[in-house]
Amino acid sequence: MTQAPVTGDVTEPAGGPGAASRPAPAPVPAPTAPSTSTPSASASAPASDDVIRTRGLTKRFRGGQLAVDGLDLAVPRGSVFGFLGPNGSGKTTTIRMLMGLIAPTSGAATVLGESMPQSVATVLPRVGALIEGPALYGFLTGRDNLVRFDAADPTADPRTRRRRVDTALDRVGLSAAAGKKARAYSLGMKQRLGLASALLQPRELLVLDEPTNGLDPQGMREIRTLVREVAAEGTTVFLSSHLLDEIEQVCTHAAVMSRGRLVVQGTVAELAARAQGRLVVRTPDVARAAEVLAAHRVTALVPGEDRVDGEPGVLDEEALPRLCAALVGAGVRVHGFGLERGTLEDAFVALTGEGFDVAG
Ligand SMILES: Nc1ncnc2c1ncn2[C@@H]1O[C@H](COP(=O)(O)OP(=O)(O)OP(=O)(O)O)[C@@H](O)[C@H]1O
Repeated sequence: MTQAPVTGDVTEPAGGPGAASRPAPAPVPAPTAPSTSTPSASASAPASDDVIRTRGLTKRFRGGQLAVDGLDLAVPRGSVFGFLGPNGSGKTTTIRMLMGLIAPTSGAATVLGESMPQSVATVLPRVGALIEGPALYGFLTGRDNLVRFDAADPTADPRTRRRRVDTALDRVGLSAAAGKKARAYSLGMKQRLGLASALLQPRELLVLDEPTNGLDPQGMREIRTLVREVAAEGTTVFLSSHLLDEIEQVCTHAAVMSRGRLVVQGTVAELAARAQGRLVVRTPDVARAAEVLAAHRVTALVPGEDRVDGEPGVLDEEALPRLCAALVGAGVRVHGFGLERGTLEDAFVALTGEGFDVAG
């Protein structure tokens, strides 16, 4: 029988076979504090508490495809950082460079304060990673896959292995299915098992590439809860997603990619605030309200059954009360009046002029 992983990318990383498509077994003990070694010159910046930092990070594949183009990323320690972008926008390529799986064409990256890919051997033991699906052995049970991962980690005490494995299985909701062969697992179960392997040890950084891919809505909720828990324990989480609502629900910070370039990064609240909210008027007098709003330069009006909404343009402090008074003055029965907060999707569309067109 061929003992080959049933899923996952087994590309040889710079740090040795299998070093980053799974939570890297540690060749050296995991330090408890971030390294203070100097980042490479081009990635160097004033000492910062960024767990990931890139400067002009670029990847052009041999066929000429520019997958990542001059990326400057800063992931603050303690954040749950969402790396957001439609399919093909360069997220996985960036993560593969960060984890030392592929070398950049130009630019530089530091992870936990150390240059990648040069420091892959010292950095990866401090990182739990789940990239492009977990590399699992189909002929082993879920539990035995985890035992194997744990046994490959020289820092993991064999006497406490069973407890670590059971805790990890429990955290991802796989205790009941732990005795099944991994090849009988659904995609979602494989994804959970991969996450469990990334959670065997506490890590400073957890890197998850599309962690909810293949999960049903309940499974997605569970993984998001888990991500919040891990973050609350002090681990910085960097997760890629093409799901805007996922990022809004779990992330404190986000970066938005489009066609290999960084569109914007910041806290999720800041990003959503860049999206202008829509003015919403609830009224039975929809047609009249729309006329008044149009006369006051509210654009993109969308009339509904008992509401009309539109883009209010630049608002000064007095604009909203003035608009409301104008509606009332025109005999519109105003049952509700206010600005609805913009979403990340609005921000993305406003920033790129593109729809966030992704497969769900
Ligand atoms: N090994 C490769 N050789 C050539 N082109 C590649 C390679 N890997 C990725 N690309 C291309 O680089 C671009 C970015 O791909 P990447 O997988 O990084 O995007 P992504 O945002 O992760 O998308 P997805 O969510 O679909 O995985 C795409 O156009 C892709 O086709």
